[in-house]
Amino acid sequence: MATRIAINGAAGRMGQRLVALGSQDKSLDIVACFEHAGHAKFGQDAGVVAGIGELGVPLQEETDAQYSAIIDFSVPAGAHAAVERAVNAKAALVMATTGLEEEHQAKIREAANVIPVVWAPSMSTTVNLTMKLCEIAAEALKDIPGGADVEVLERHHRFKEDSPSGTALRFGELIAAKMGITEFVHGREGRPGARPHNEIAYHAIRTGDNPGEHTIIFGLLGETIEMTVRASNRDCYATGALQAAKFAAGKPAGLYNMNDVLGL
Ligand SMILES: NC(=O)c1ccc[n+]([C@@H]2O[C@H](COP(=O)([O-])OP(=O)(O)OC[C@H]3O[C@@H](n4cnc5c(N)ncnc54)[C@H](O)[C@@H]3O)[C@@H](O)[C@H]2O)c1
Ligand SMILES: O=C(O)C1=N[C@H](C(=O)O)CCC1
Repeated sequence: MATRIAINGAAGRMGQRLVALGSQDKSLDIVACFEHAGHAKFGQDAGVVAGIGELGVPLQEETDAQYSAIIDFSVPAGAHAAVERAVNAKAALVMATTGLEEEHQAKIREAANVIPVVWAPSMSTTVNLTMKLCEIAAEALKDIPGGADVEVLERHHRFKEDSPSGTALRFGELIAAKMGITEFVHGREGRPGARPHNEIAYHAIRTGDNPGEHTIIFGLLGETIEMTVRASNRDCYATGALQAAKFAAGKPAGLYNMNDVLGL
C-alpha cells in the first residue's frame, strides 16, 4: 500500500520538486500540501503550482486527510508548525529546514520521544557520503605533524536566507568531533593574525541560482586535500526526503538521520 504523505512548504522551491517527484512515485500518495496562508498561490492546486498539472490537493493550512509522514522544507516558523502537525497526527516527520533556532531544535528532539523523526541538513546521498569521507580524513589527519587546517566553503543561490548552510555547519561539527577542534569562525577580515589549528572557518558565497555546493579543505604544510560535492539541481534533496518519508513511516519513535535512511 502506498505511504500517505503531507508536504509542508509545498509552494516553495523544494516543495514544488517534492510534489512533482512524489506524484510520480507509485509507492507514495500525496494527500496534503501545507502552505502559509499569506502565500500568493494559497488555495490553488499544488500540482498546478509545481507545474505538473492537477493533483487534486490544494495548498492549504488544514486537512482532514490522514497521513503517515510529513516532510518539511519551509522556514523556522513553518518547521515549528510541521512538528506540531506530525505529533498531532502521530505521523513520522522528515525535517529538512535549516537555520533553526535552539528552541525549534529542542521541539524536534522532544517530538522524537513520541514519533519517528528523520532530521538532516542535507537529504542528498552524495553529501551524506562526503560527510563520511570527511570523517575518515579528519581521523587520519588529526595528529599529523605540522597540523591540518580545515575550512568549509559553501555556495548557494541568492535567495537562501540562512548562512552558513546547515550542511556546512554539520560538516564542521563532524570534523571538529574527530579532530578535537573547539573554535569556529565565519570569514576573516582585518588582521586576525596567524591561523590557529584549533579552528574551523566557514565561508558562505551567495550567487545566482546555485542549488548547493560544499568544499571541505584540509590544508597541510606541503599538500592539501579538498573534497567537493555539488548539486546540479534540487532533485537530490527531494528524492532523499521522499526516501526518508518511506523509511520513517511506521518506525518506532526516535531520532534518525540520513545515514539510517541510506544505510551509510
Ligand atoms: N535538508 C535538505 O536536504 C535541504 C535541501 C534544500 C533546502 N533545504 C532547506 O529547506 C528550507 C526551504 O528551502 P526552499 O529553497 O524550498 O525555500 P522557499 O523559500 O522556496 O520555500 C519555503 C516555503 O515555505 C513556505 N512557508 C512559510 N511559512 C510556512 C508555514 N508556516 N507553514 C508552511 N509553509 C510555510 C513559504 O511560503 C515557501 O513557499 C530552507 O531552510 C533550506 O535551507 C534543506
Ligand atoms: O537551497 C538551500 O537553501 C539548501 N539548504 C540546505 C543547507 O542549508 O544545508 C541544503 C542545500 C540546499
